[in-house]
Amino acid sequence: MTNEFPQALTIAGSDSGGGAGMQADLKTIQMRHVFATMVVVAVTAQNTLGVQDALALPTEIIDAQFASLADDFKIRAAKTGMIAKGGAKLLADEAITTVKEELSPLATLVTPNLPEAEALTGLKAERPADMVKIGQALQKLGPKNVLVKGGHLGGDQAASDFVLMEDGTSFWMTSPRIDTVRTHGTGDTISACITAELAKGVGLEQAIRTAKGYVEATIRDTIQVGHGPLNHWAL
Ligand SMILES: Nc1ncnc2c1ncn2[C@@H]1O[C@H](COP(=O)(O)OP(=O)(O)O)[C@@H](O)[C@H]1O
Ligand SMILES: Cc1ncc(COP(=O)(O)O)c(N)n1
Repeated sequence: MTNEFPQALTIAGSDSGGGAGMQADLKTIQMRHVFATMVVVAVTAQNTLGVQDALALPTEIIDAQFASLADDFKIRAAKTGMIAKGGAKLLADEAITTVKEELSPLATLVTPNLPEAEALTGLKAERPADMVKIGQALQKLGPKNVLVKGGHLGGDQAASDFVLMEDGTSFWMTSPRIDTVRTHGTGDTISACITAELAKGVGLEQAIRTAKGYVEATIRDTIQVGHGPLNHWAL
């Protein structure tokens, strides 16, 4: 139905600190004027310093959430993901195989950071050119489009991400590197923004470019809360 208000879904873990995971997704989707629905798969005890504890929810209650949503909503775009930056791995090792073999081939877009991309491809990223090879290797796993996020590539003045599209075309998105440790939730925020834009019917390339601009603003426009969440009000 074309006159339905745009609705999106995030399948995510809860972050008690409110800055990453499901909460970052909800804040971002709301800011893009899209109705957010969510399937909670895990609960984490977390703040902007790190993850202190995590509990995966039983499959039955996860299935029940999907069933409830299917009975009521017209979801146009959905996202998932729960591997944190900085070595705090929120996904069991066996689950990485499932992501690689079963989930990735279903995705319109995958948006790994470099540690995630390395875990999925076995390739190391030391310079920007490596991100091109990693993008190509990821696309062979089956997702249509790939966004390789370069935030973890140190020693440069820029934060550059590489995008490889379904038709084989590619482009870089580069923004000035903001000198801060306050980047908790950036991965969730960029992918939630892309999801929200897709739910509105925006084309994929434009959705990705809008999301890069939004995440940059959320890092730049700091708020004094804890040790540093993003500012999801930034525009
Ligand atoms: N210090 C920074 N300044 C500006 N942009 C950044 C910075 N760190 C990360 N980004 C951007 O934020 C997004 C997420 O980055 P990244 O750190 O690679 O992924 P993740 O948050 O999943 O670990 C990317 O678009 C990246 O370019
Ligand atoms: C529940 C949950 N999900 C995902 C992340 C990833 O965080 P980031 O976007 O900073 O990599 C997180 N820290 N917690």
